[in-house]
Amino acid sequence: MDFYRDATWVLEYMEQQDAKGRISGSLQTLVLKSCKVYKIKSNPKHIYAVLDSCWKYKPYLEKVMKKSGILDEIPKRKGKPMYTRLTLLLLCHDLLLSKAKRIQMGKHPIKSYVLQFKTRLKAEMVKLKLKLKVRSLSELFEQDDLENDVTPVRWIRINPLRCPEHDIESVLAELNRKFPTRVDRWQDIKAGTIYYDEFVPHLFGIHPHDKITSHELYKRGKIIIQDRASCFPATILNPTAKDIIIDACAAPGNKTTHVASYMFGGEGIKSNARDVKPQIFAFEKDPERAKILQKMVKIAGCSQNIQVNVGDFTKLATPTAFKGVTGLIVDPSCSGSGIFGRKYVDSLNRRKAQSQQNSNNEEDVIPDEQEDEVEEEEEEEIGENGMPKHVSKKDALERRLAKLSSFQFQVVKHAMSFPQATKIVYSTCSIHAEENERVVIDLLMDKKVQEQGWTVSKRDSVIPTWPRRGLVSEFQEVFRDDQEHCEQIAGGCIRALPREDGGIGFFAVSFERTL
Ligand SMILES: C[S@@+](CC[C@H](N)C(=O)[O-])C[C@H]1O[C@@H](n2cnc3c(N)ncnc32)[C@H](O)[C@@H]1O
Repeated sequence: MDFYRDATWVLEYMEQQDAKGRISGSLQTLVLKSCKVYKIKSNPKHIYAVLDSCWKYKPYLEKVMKKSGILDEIPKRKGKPMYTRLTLLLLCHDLLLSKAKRIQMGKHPIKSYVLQFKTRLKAEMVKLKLKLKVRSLSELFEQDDLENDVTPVRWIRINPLRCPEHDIESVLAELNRKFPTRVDRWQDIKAGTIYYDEFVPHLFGIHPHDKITSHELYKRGKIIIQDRASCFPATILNPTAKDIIIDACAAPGNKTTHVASYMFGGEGIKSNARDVKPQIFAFEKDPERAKILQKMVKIAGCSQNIQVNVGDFTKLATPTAFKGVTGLIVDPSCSGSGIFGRKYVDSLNRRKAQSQQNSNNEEDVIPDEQEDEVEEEEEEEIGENGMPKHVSKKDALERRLAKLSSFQFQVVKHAMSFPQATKIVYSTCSIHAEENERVVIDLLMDKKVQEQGWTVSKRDSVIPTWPRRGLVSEFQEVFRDDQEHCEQIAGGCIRALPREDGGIGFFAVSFERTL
């Protein structure tokens, strides 16, 4: 019963967040967060596994439950129903939709109550499936995933740090054996074909249905799944083995290990020599995510080059403690609005969870691209009558973006305080100008930033052939009379639209200065 009680709390929290329009990102993140909020004792992974399915089928389960009458006859104690709607939903889910089709609990009055309705519930479920013309409810989602929600391309990059002598040719040859047909445009990718990306070196697109996570190349860290746009920051930073780099907000570490591949992936560079000192300092505030980062760094073969620091970058990373830093990657928490479809993110997480289950060796698993954890304070606004005030979804979004952009500004501004740094790449997977161009504007208008000499890089050093750039209109709002200047700043920014540009929605900008 403890498990169902815990899962009910989390489900309640999810309903509250949904009502505020906040379930736009990963369900996994939300579940883990609420497990922390409620100090839940049950295994969060187990809770996530059940709620992932329960949430998906909730509208259907609710119909079935309503028709079965299970909610109308709940026994009462002192005039109050003894069982909550959500606990009953969880039990019905397990009875009707779990693999074992049984309620995982010993003898308990709530279990007996649900079992009284077993025949009616099952009959209503059959009727619903007939009405929807499916044999299993999962068919509804497969179709939906295919049409709307799945990434159009699975992007994979070769990790030179795990290639013999850092020579990528052998890995490329293996990829070509698996995907014998090369296509010229990512839009033409079909199962079994491969696309060589023109913007990021050693990056390839394959069909999302082509299984790659079971392949040895993936298991050995020779290829890493990473969305194309998410590869832009390291490509723009383009560091060499002489640089000292900070990744300010690093977990799960896709960009960190990508930076390492630029710095230490060249043939002839010995990243495994004994006297190697870390030249990449990765910061991650969340200890759980820092563990994933640590694991990712290990799998990618760059533990010796990367020092993981657990804590707040703006406090821990002082220019005196980290001397000689030449460049920074700043990819802080954001709204995640460029990540299309919760189902896409969750399907990645599910795949990760599955491969973890299938593997006895934790080191085998490379975590996927992860959805951002959004920093939010849970504050309920109280109205004059002492009741929580209703806040519209639009207002709630505006407030959330205001909070996020102020945090993002602070993180980049702190990054700009490193005296030897000459290049900083700031990025988000948000489509909102508030978190993107407007953060750039605020930084450019900041007196200290101006004194430090930071400007937006010119387009020719920011993947110039990528066609979609920053929104000129945003810069025009501020620098009205200087059209050339607006276009120049927008040119130093990159935007990627979700799905339309072959992956997640993304924004990146490069700042630089000469010392
Ligand atoms: C967008 S994710 C980073 C993704 C990562 N760059 C990648 O490509 O794999 C943002 C991360 O920043 C972390 N974070 C947020 N605020 C931070 C801070 N002040 N200092 C360090 N890490 C922070 C979050 O916990 C989260 O893991």
